[in-house]
Amino acid sequence: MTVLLVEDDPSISIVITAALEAEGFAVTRCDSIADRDRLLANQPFEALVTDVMLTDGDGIETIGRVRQLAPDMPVIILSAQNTLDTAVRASDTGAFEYFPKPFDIDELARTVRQAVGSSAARTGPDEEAPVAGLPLVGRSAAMQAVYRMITRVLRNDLTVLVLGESGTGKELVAEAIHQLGHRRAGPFIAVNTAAIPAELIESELFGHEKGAFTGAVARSIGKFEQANGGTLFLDEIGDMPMQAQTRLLRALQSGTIHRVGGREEIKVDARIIAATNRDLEPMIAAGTFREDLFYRLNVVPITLPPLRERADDVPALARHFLQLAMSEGLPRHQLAADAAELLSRQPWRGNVRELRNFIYRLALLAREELIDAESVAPLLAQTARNEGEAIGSGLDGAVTDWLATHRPSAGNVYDAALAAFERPLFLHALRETAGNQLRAAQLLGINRNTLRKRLHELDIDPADLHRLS
Ligand SMILES: Nc1ncnc2c1ncn2[C@@H]1O[C@H](COP(=O)(O)OP(=O)(O)OP(=O)(O)O)[C@@H](O)[C@H]1O
Repeated sequence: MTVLLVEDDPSISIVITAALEAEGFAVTRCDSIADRDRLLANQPFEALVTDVMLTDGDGIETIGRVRQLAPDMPVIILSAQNTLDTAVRASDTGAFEYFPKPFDIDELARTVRQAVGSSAARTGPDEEAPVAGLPLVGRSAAMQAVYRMITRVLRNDLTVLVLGESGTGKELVAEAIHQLGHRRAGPFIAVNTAAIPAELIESELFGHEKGAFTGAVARSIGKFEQANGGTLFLDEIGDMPMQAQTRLLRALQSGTIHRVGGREEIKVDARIIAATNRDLEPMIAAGTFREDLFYRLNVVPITLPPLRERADDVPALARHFLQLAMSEGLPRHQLAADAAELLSRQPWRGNVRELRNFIYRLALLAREELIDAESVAPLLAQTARNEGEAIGSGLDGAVTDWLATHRPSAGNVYDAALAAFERPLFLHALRETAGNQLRAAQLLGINRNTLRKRLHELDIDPADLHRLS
């Protein structure tokens, strides 16, 4: 079993050779594209393992010559340029596998063995060229895993579920899958389930016929039909009401929809990408999210890590947003190393979105072209103060206002305030669970009997759904 290894870093080359030889391969090494092509022209190899940036060229750009010389030989690409761009370029060459550096040497050896053993080794590049202008920034190990998952879903229509806290880039990932994937010529239709009133969701998604309900003065085409031939992005899927979930499940199972108030069965061909920042599993346990729908959507999960778990990405993201701000007309700035370091230590609870907004503010306010830690610190402090006030003005303010207007009698302040707090909380839980007390108690994380007792004391009737809505 023969492998050609093209790698110009001698220490990496030695380590890989040792690992492959231990797997029983005979390894021929070289360190340039010219030598690679010469060796391939003279002798057959069962696999090629190649670095990307070589002294005399780019291992991916020149892959066409490899294909001419050895059309069926599996190619494994190693790269220190760990961007989504490289991952996608590698996948576009029809590479058997792509390994961002640093990688697990045993995994590489296993993969070479699989590649050689696989009769399914891909035979040529995909006909379409990759698209330029890739949107995702960040080379942390966590983002590498995301890029690899993205490249795996570009040439198929598997349903993708993007998970992650708010502001981690879920919508951007959905857009990237569409823009880079084989449906890129079709439409990308995004629906934010949380932003649409519950009673309008079904009509928004599936459309309606004229007269289907009061106000339906004309036929309307829903997002599913609009996404035909392209991608439908269902954002905040965890906020979808039960009835719409049932209808969505039916559409996914059958590949057809009915408009609201319509009988006609309409075939739809849309790739589905869903996203949520909520933890769906407790919602399934509480009965507020359909388990069968979860399994339908969760075919390929892609989890975006919070920014605080990939602080390495903060400097590159910050510089990227400074560039964007400049392209939108804000003053030009550079980020000094100490400023980048200070930014990397922040918690960024609002993730990339919060960092982006912060950098735009910084671009607007910073006086010097070179932004150093000293000019970042006061703005960070100001932002932290604003956040504190915002939290305070929420519940604190509401409680203070309530006490001022209701003036509960002395000795009863605690019980009266607690009741005032519990009422909207319980109503919310009952609404979420369609009045089911057991599930409402699970959602709240309290004992069912405690909930029942308190509902009785507060004179809330869970069966009275009319009042709850
Ligand atoms: N890796 C990234 N590189 C560049 N920009 C990013 C990245 N991740 C997120 N962003 C930017 O951060 C902002 C928030 O991203 P996005 O809207 O995709 O987050 P989200 O997870 O969908 O948020 P939500 O759950 O609140 O809808 C956008 O302006 C997006 O362009």
